[in-house]
Amino acid sequence: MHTFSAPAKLNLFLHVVGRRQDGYHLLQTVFRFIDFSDQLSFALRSDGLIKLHTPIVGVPEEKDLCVRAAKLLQQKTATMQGIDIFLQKQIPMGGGLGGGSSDAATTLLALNHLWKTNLSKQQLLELGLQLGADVPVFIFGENAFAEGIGEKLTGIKLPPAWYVVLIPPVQVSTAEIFTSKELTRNTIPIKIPPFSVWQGHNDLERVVCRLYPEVARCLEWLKQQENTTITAMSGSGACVFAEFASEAAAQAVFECISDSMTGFMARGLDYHPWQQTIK
Ligand SMILES: C[C@](O)(CO)[C@H](O)COP(=O)(O)OP(=O)(O)OC[C@H]1O[C@@H](n2ccc(N)nc2=O)[C@H](O)[C@@H]1O
Ligand SMILES: Nc1ncnc2c1ncn2[C@@H]1O[C@H](COP(=O)(O)OP(=O)(O)OP(=O)(O)O)[C@@H](O)[C@H]1O
Repeated sequence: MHTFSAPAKLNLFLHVVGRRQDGYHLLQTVFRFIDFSDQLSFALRSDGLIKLHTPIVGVPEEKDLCVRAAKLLQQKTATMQGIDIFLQKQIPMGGGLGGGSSDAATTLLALNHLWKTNLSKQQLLELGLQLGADVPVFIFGENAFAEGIGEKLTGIKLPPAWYVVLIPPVQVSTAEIFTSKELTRNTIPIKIPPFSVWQGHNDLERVVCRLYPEVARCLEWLKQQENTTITAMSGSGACVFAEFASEAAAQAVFECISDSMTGFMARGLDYHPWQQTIK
């Protein structure tokens, strides 16, 4: 059995700067990886079958992003090999932390290695984008400034940081938020780095907070805490986070979370844990 991690991401800011003809939105965002992950284990099979042994309640096997990623790679490379997949979920679903996208990316990277199918990083990036706008950054492997629909990636160096992430008890559908009439889509584009990640905002936040008061409540609570460098929603929510320059400052706030809130503390990473293996 071969085990690999699939880390979560935070969007330190997320500006909606336009909309494409096909309805997809043009964004500017900064992705940061954090040390909070799902775990994926794989065992090779020679009969060509792709089997997920740990289905997620409410997600049919053929819709699971790990299974879709494995099938896409199998099709693209015409390999006769199959795989047993065991997914241990930790990243909340519909949380804006990119859990499903990261699982898909780790599956593509891991199977390209285990099946020895030898696709290039560029080919994997293209396959990833077919599965979702958030998948490419996890293959790219570095914290990144992203444009387009999230696929035009520029590596970015970020200072050390710790995060308190709150998980409101709701799942947000990304499509629902992007199609909202109330969403503003005209933030003025910023120039590519250098810029300050602390001056950004998340354009989806207002729409989500209006539809889901639980998200608004968690965000309000974070905004009242001391020593934060950013407080924002990640992606299309529901998770909200506060950034701190020291572990001690994050810990102090984490210890104040009341019983009515769920959350976790995480360290910001510089690279995807797989960076060494991604060529
Ligand atoms: C909000 C973010 O998480 C920020 O990183 C991503 O933009 C969302 O990425 P994702 O979950 O991988 O999104 P996808 O699975 O590709 O798309 C889900 C839905 O969101 C909408 N969508 C997504 C990305 C984007 N740039 N514009 C969009 O309008 C699409 O209409 C689609 O119906
Ligand atoms: N392996 C998977 N893990 C999580 N969700 C999956 C997976 N496969 C399919 N899905 C579906 O994808 C939906 C979005 O899940 P995900 O956890 O990626 O949301 P998210 O963090 O809000 O995504 P993003 O930040 O990319 O918008 C889920 O509600 C579920 O129906």
